Amino acid sequence: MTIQPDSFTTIPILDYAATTSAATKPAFLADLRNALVNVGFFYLVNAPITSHIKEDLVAKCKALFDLPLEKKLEIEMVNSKHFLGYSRLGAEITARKQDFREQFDFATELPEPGPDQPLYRNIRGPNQWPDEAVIPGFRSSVEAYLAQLSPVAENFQALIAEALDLHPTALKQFFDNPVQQKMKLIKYPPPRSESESQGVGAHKDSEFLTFLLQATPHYGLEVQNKSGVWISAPPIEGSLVVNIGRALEAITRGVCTATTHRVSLAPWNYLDPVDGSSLGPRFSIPVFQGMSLDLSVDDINLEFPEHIMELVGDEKARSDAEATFNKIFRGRTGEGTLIHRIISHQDVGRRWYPEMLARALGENSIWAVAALFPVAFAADIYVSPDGSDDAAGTLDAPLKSIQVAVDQASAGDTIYLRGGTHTPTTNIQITKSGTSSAPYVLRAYEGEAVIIDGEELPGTPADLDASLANSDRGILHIEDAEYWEFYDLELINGPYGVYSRDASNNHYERIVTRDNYETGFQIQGTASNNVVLYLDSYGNRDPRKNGESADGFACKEGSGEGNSAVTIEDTISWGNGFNRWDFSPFEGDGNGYKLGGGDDADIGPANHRVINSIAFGNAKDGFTDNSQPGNFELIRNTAWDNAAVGFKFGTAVATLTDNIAASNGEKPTSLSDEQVSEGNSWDGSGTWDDSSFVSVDVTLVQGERNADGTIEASDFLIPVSGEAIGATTDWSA
Ligand SMILES: O=C(O)CCC(=O)C(=O)O
Ligand SMILES: [Fe+2]
Repeated sequence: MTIQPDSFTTIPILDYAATTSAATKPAFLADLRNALVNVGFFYLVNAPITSHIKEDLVAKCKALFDLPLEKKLEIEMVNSKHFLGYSRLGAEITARKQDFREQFDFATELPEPGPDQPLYRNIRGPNQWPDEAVIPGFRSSVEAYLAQLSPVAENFQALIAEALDLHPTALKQFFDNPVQQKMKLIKYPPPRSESESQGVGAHKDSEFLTFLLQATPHYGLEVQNKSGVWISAPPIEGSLVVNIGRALEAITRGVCTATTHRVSLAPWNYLDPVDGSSLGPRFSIPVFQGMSLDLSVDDINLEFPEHIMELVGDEKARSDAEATFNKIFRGRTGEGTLIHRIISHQDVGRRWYPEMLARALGENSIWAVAALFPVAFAADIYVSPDGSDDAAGTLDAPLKSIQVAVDQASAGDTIYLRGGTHTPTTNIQITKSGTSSAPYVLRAYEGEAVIIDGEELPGTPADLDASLANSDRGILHIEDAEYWEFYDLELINGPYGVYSRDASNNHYERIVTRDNYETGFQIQGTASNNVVLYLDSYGNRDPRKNGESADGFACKEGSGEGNSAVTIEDTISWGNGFNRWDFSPFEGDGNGYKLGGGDDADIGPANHRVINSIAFGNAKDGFTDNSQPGNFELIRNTAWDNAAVGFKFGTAVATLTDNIAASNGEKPTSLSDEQVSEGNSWDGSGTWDDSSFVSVDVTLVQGERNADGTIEASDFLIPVSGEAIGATTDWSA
């Protein structure tokens, strides 16, 4: 085989049988070297895995996914601090987006680590096996497959060393005994809409090597070459796809390439290329080879011969994988792996490692430095109500003005606001963009309570019937700015709290917008991929229109190229639209979630997703499209006790799944014929009212939130019937 140029266009095929004879092994090692250095991927054929063991595993895998949801939930990953068990559809996040796959993680059965062991040792531990009575022989099937794959994988420790002209045992030092093999069983259901096209987002694997069994004939696996072009890696009968993880890249100081890959769920990947019939769900079974969790930079001592080092090009591969994880090998590999798992499985992170999750999402300085792959240092800038704008902006010498910090910051920097009340006199203009791997972050410093009070800003309030200039809208006025992240901020008394115009790819988490003189949180204009999590928006009103048009959360227009899409998850909107201010006449309407509106000329399709959110006690509707076209998706939301309609969709095409509407003043829903409605309270025959819930005590959700932004779990609006529909305050459920 010829050595491939830097940008490979095909994925090499290596024959494992060639390793067993002295005559054929040198050619195998040459091909392996090429694959390791230039591609990062190869197909392995003739690995000694018995076909009935493989077929049995695939059959058991399909049977496991076919179990009823409640059986799968018995072994949900959130129960396991070892990140083992079931993850439902959409539970995993890669490259900051939800993956549309369902999966089970199993691993070499290992005991729970002792209390004196480092925290990261919890990555290993006992499995959650499915009930043997329900799916007999499952565990033995997994173990039989791993028993055959493990020696092949371990043999690659020697083969790789030899391919790089090292001593065959040179890599042995990097492994624990026993090696932890981690197996994922993955199901990618056919996508229901274009928004579900990310099977798994662009990423590099973390471990040593991955051995992937593509268990169905679907196309979809794609590998990114060094020029950034995506190359398809379709299944080849009888093969495993092997790829290099970041840990192997790290210990070989970049000689071996961890290559970015993804699974695309484009509709055509689900069709039989011969007759166009549907292939059903895609299944795949990767096995990841764990390395020692205790490795640190100091352990990387391999000396490569010069001719091997020369193979490594200087030019940087283009990669769409998140750069964040380049930073994970700074401490012990176990620490990096744990952070990676926590970010990928945030429900597990919230339950078992809440502090680490908060820090990891905040991208705090302790993980922000790359040891092996130098990246620019991200700066931290501090702002305090007691600071001074002549100060250096450090923790000890903070700035005073948030705007000065915003102006000084570069992409990738974090602006920390110290606790107390910040009182800007001009609104904070955010008009520059970060990147997906170097976002700007504006956040409260370590659990401190930060209020930004807009009372001194223009337009608080504007006169009756006066208009408010665009640039005066919002304590945070975000315009044409991308890749900003906002955490833990309370915005009060502003001319709007958050006002975003023509801004995409921004992330808002644990934001409170209350008592503003217009809508609390408004996203307007061209906007895609904004995410709003754990928002509390209440008490907002607009005196300049006698209270008519202030909403808790509003998302308007959606003009311009492409669709505007916002994901709203785990939020509550209540009590909007009531005259608490003695406006006379009072013209408040007040919806829970107004998902459209704005100037007719600018209204374009917007594909919003609203998940696990509650609208209650609002003066008008719970959830409404408000004239917005687009493909909406509403999953497990609850509209309870709103004065008008629970769910009102006429212009958008909404797919409503597993929502509840109960005790709303006019009617549960107002849906045009085009709406797709399945598994919702109104799709069944029963009636839903207060008695359908374990509790309707609103005080359960009006207290302080937990540190991670979640509301204290309670029985509020949980169906008495036990059905898994409607929103829950147990956000992990
Ligand atoms: O499903 C596949 O083919 C690939 C899965 C993958 O890349 C992963 O889980 O790391
Ligand atoms: Fe992968």
